[in-house]
Formats: sequence, structure tokens, C-alpha cells
Amino acid sequence: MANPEHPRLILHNFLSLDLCKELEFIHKSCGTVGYRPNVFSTTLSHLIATNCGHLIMPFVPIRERLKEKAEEFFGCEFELFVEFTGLISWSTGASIGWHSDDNRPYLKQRDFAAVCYLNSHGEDFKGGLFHFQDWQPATIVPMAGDVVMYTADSRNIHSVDEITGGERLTLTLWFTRDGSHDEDAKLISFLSERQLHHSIHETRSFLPHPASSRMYWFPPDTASTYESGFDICFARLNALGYDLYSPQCRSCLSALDLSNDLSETLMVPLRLARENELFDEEFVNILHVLQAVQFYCWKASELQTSPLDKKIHVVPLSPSQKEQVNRLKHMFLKDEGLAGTHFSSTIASECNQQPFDWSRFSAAATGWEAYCNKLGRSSSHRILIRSSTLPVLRKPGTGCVFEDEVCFPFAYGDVKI
Ligand SMILES: O=C(O)CCC(=O)C(=O)O
Ligand SMILES: [Fe+2]
Repeated sequence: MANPEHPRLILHNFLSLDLCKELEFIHKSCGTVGYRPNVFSTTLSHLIATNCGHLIMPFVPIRERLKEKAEEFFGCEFELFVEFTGLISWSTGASIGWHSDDNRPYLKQRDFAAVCYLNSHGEDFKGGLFHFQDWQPATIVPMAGDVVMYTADSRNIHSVDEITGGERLTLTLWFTRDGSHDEDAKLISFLSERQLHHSIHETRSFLPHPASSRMYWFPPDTASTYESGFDICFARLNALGYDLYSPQCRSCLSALDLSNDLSETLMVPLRLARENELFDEEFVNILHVLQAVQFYCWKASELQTSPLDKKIHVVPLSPSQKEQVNRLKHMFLKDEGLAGTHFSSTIASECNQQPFDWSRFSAAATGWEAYCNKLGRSSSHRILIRSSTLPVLRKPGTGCVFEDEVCFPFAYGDVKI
């Protein structure tokens, strides 16, 4: 039963560690600079906008479980809509003072919050403890798999200490009773819009389409964009020991071009380099590279290669290729030290647990494709989302039954509404 003065709930091990890792993979390969300093985020609409709608699949059952839990605990069965879902990471320097989550006129629709911790204090980051101003528990130490739920109003004023190292990652949801703020309805309409633009003759593809390069530039200060700071995708690759080579990078041929708008430079085919070796496979753009690399990080320990595998082709970097690799680095990592502060400190716990191996990396690139295909194609993974305009029939204890269903094979295939 909720304490009516401070209604809040702590759930330990609500999410499996596997699921936490999967969501970490999605965030580290799809995230953008966020809404506050030193904060990065991945929203569901951003996944759709970058042709990664299939990556919404892992969120679907979690959203439903969290909504049911909130309805049960706060005593509002069948009343809630998800208002916002996002993966949010905080790096060194990020913090938030005392506040309630509905403390702005445009946030008044928020009734409840659910913050799911996807990694752990002490192991993955330092600082970042959560505090409630009144009542118990006064402090929550974020641990992977745990969830805190609370009302978004002034009965649950809270704060988060500054992050002093590493990256703190959460899956954060807000719930509302106001159907006009239903996130599902917005996602459905965004998806159908995208589908209309999707030619029926186009072959199915899970290749990501990067958003505007400004969304990946840190710090997100428009005035200084590209003159200081760094590209977060590039910085994540660099922190893991990778370099990029662009076979057709025109803007990096001349030092004079360094002040140009860089938006197209990482949206073209790229190749991956490591130390003095160049991997002989082309990726369509930087997000494609990053997804393969982060998939390798996620799955490195499970990837099997056999001596019968075809030989992985890696060639030495030529001096001119090396020069171009360095130019790209200079363009996208203006402030390498700053990039290191935000992304390097967690690498010990990532894929560096075993020595790097190109054949395992190649297996990861293939595995990434199979993973995307599975998410996108499997009919058992089809997303069932109710449109806010459809009347809903609910049966207590059995979840929801809809008079009609809106069925989305996310991002691909036919849409039935
Ligand atoms: O990440 C957390 O623990 C809470 C974050 C928070 O208070 C917010 O985003 O409003
Ligand atoms: Fe908050």
C-alpha cells in the first residue's frame, strides 16, 4: 500500500541483467546529446526517425509491465497511458537538484514516474545517488535491474547527486491519465507517416539513417558547433580503440575544409581501423559502424568463431590512409580530453575483457544483422499498440483486450490499422 503522503515504490531486480545490457547496447549505438548538460538520450521517436524502429521491440513488454505495476500500486487500474519512454545516460558533471517531475507548465500531465536503473553505482559510475527530500527511503543507490516509482507531484521531491566518473544509465518512463498525451498514439502516427514515405519497391533494410549531425555534437551549443567539443558517435568508437577511414571523404582531403559543415562526412561509406589495421568491409555510415561495434561489446563473450570461418581480411593502413584517419579524428574529436572524460572510464567493464579479435568482430557484424532481422521480422515480436481513439475492453488479470488492434511490424512490412 502506498503511503498517501509520499507514494513511492522500490522494486529490486525487476529487470533482468540481460535486458539491461540489451538496452545499454541500444543507447550506446543510437543515443544523441540530451536535454541537459552532460546528459544523453534515446527516445522511441528518435529510433523511428533513424530507421531503427525495430529496436523498439525490447521496450514493449517492459513498458507494459511497468504500467501495470504503477496502476496496481497507485490504485488506478486501466487509467494510465505511457507519456514518455527514454534511455537516459548521465556522464561526469551531470546532476539535478530538488524538484518534482511535474514542475513545469508543459509537464503537468505527468502523474507517475518509473526510473529503471540499467547499470550500477560503484561498478559503472561514481556519484549519482538518488535522494527523496522527505520520508523513507531517503537515498537510493542505483543498481542494475532495480526500479523506483513515485508520483510526479510535490509529495516526491527528489534530487540526484553529481556523477563523478563513468556513465549512469536509466530507462525512464512517465505515466499520465490524460489520453491526449499518450506516447503510443504519437508513435503510431509517426510510424505511419514514415511508412507512407517508404517505397514498396525498396528492399527491407535495417541500416540506420543518422539524424542531423548537430544531434550528435557535444557540447550542444549551436554557436560553437564543430569548433570545439566532439561528435559522440565518433568519441564512443575512439574510446573503444577504433578509428575511421572514409574512402570517399572529400571534406577531409584539404585542411582548408576543416571549418566546413561536417554533416555529410560521417553519413557516407566508412571503414573501421584499429591500430595499424584496416578492416576490409564497408559500413554505410557512422551509425552502422557504431551499431556493429556496440553489438560486439554486448555479445563479445558469446560469439563463436571456428577455424573453418573464411579468413577475415584485414590490411595494413597505408601512410596516406593513416593521414586521412588522423584528419577525420581531428575534425570530429576537437577536444579529445573532454571526450575521454565522458566516455572512456567505463571501457574496462565493456568489451575489453578479452583481447580484441577481428574474426570475432566479423561474427558480431553478422550477428547484428541477424538480431535486427529477428526483431523486425518475427511475427511473435509484432508490436500491438492501441490507438488512443479505439475503445478499449479490459479484463482484470488478463491484461488488455482491444476491440480492434493496431498491429505494427515496426518500420517494415504492411501496416494494418
Ligand atoms: O535518474 C534518476 O534517478 C532520476 C532522474 C530525475 O529525477 C529526472 O529525470 O527527473
Ligand atoms: Fe526527477
